Amino acid sequence: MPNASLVIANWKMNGNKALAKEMVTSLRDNHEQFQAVNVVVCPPFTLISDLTRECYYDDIAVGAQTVSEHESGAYTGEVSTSQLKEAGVSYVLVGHSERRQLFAESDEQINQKVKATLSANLKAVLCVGENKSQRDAGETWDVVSQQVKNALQGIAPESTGKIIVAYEPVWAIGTGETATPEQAQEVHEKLRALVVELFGEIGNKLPLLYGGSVKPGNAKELFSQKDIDGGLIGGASLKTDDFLSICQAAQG
Ligand SMILES: O=C(CO)COP(=O)(O)O
Repeated sequence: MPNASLVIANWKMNGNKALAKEMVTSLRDNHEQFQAVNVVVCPPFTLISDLTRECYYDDIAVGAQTVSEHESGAYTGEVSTSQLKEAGVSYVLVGHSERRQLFAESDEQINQKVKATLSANLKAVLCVGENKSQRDAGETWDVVSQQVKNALQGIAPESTGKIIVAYEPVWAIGTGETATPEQAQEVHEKLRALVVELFGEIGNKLPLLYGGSVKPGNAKELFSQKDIDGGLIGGASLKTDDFLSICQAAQG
């Protein structure tokens, strides 16, 4: 049985006002089907206010896809944690593989972004994952564990309640090639042990999400794995019906 508690939509650079309205209306109308699941939508910055305006009750939260590590100043194009907070955001994706690859975000920068997010009292969704050649070379756990350790360096256990880790194998993102439930669970089990090692017993409560070609057809099996607490959804979160089905699959 699925026991997932958190489903996050990552719209990436997609969506418009019409989708924001359609998605919120649809989530709201069907909410009793996934009451036990926290749902977060991370639209592009420009749609944040459309979503927060609609999500005036607590059941759907709004997230950002990235944030600046700086608080204010001459950083053209960047957005700070306090600006996100003022806009009604409560979650921030940090270190998504597309940010790492396409925008050259370093481990150090990701660590700073996690710290900035937590100090602003926002929830940080740390994204980690190996690429295809790293998996083929048997380096999956080395890569993933190092990414987690680097990103969470210097974070106090008191902040654990505001951290979520999303395992997103790069080879499964947008490819239709999902990690099998066993492959995902294998990494999640190690992630669970790692966060307990880093933060103590409270690490057992830290939500661990899986992301990478999650669809209505595979969500239930993935969410039934012992250490998979929910999903980070890309492509399927742009289709209202698919995203609803995934939220329902999380509830079981
Ligand atoms: O990158 C992802 C979510 O952050 C996953 O994307 P897809 O669900 O499209 O594979």
